[in-house]
Amino acid sequence: MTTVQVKLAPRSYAIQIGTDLLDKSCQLLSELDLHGKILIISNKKVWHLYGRQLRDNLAKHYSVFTCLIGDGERYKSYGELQKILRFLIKNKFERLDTIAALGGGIVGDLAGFAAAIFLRGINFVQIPTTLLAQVDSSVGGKTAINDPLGKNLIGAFYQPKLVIADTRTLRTLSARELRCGLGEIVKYGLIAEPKILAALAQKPSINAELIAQCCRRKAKIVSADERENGLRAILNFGHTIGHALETVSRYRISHGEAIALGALGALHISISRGYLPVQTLAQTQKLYLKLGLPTHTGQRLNHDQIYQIMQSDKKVADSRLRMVLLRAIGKPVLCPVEYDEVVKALAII
Ligand SMILES: NC(=O)c1ccc[n+]([C@@H]2O[C@H](COP(=O)([O-])OP(=O)(O)OC[C@H]3O[C@@H](n4cnc5c(N)ncnc54)[C@H](O)[C@@H]3O)[C@@H](O)[C@H]2O)c1
Ligand SMILES: O=C(O)C(=O)C[C@@H](O)[C@H](O)[C@H](O)COP(=O)(O)O
Ligand SMILES: [Zn+2]
Repeated sequence: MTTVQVKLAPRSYAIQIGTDLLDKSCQLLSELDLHGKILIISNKKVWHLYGRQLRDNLAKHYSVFTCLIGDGERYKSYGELQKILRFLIKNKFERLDTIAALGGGIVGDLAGFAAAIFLRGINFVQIPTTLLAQVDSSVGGKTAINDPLGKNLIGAFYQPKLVIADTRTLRTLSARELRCGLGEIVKYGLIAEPKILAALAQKPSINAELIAQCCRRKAKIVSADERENGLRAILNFGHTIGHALETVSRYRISHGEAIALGALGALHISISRGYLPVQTLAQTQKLYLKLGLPTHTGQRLNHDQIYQIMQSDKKVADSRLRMVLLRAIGKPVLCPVEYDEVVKALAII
């Protein structure tokens, strides 16, 4: 088992990465001195695969409850949030009780936001079961639900007490879901870890060390800038366009795919400004083709509609749209961008 620490003083926590950790969950939680009730929040698919195993392990020491949410981005919603909060109230959960998110990033974001606001905050544990969740969404404390007007517009920064990333759960992931995780992993490569890009180009293999490498990078950034006052924005590379693509496609384009496409758009703007060599875009597109990531949305895009949606991005400041661009591979920078730059970037995806 590999341990990565997120250093946030009294709110510091560990990311435990390894195989067969679900059966060690009770032991790992006991080190946190959590007691009382635990609510496992998951969805039917994940519950069927891993829920009973986790519940039976936790039942050794805890009173375990379960609440299942719908499967898909449209369930990262006010309605599912209310369902969870009502469950907690009806079952008399208290401040020292715990929510455990068993699933991908959608379960983690929604459950984390419920933990952040119920009784003004109860204990929260992330148990990520997708590659994307293990390398990204379970770490850093960004919790959220979507509004019909845009992605992640409602939420809170709320850190988990522990992350348990059991790599065995990745074995049941579909090829598309594995590719979605690679979308965020390539992001880490472009903003900070060029060696990841070289490794994936040579031999695209997913293993605990690669997951740990991504978690170490995110932990370092979050420890330095938890509430995204500056540095942490680099983790949003590809997301200004990416989130708008998810919204305009009504989530037909998944998050990992949208981020990969958004990254191509950000590379195009970086190249057009003379920050990056022209060949960077073709090199990245070639890597995408090797990894099975999309290089195009596969649909006609309403550029003005996308630009309009981008105006609700959380990096907008003084009404100026801002994107993370690259001055070089591994050298991200947050910049205001202009309409014509965005439209030209959208034209290549
Ligand atoms: N909070 C953050 O920092 C952060 C970071 C990145 C992404 N996100 C959010 O995460 C979401 C995307 O997360 P995701 O890519 O994990 O998608 P997801 O949560 O929708 O999971 C993908 C699919 O895989 C299924 N699944 C989950 N685990 C499985 C397993 N072990 N075996 C088989 N199937 C499994 C799920 O039921 C779902 O159908 C988006 O909403 C995005 O905004 C948040
Ligand atoms: O943790 C961060 O910071 C990130 O930006 C990670 C992203 O991969 C993730 O999709 C995040 O939820 C997007 O942040 P948002 O502030 O644009 O909602
Ligand atoms: Zn993301």
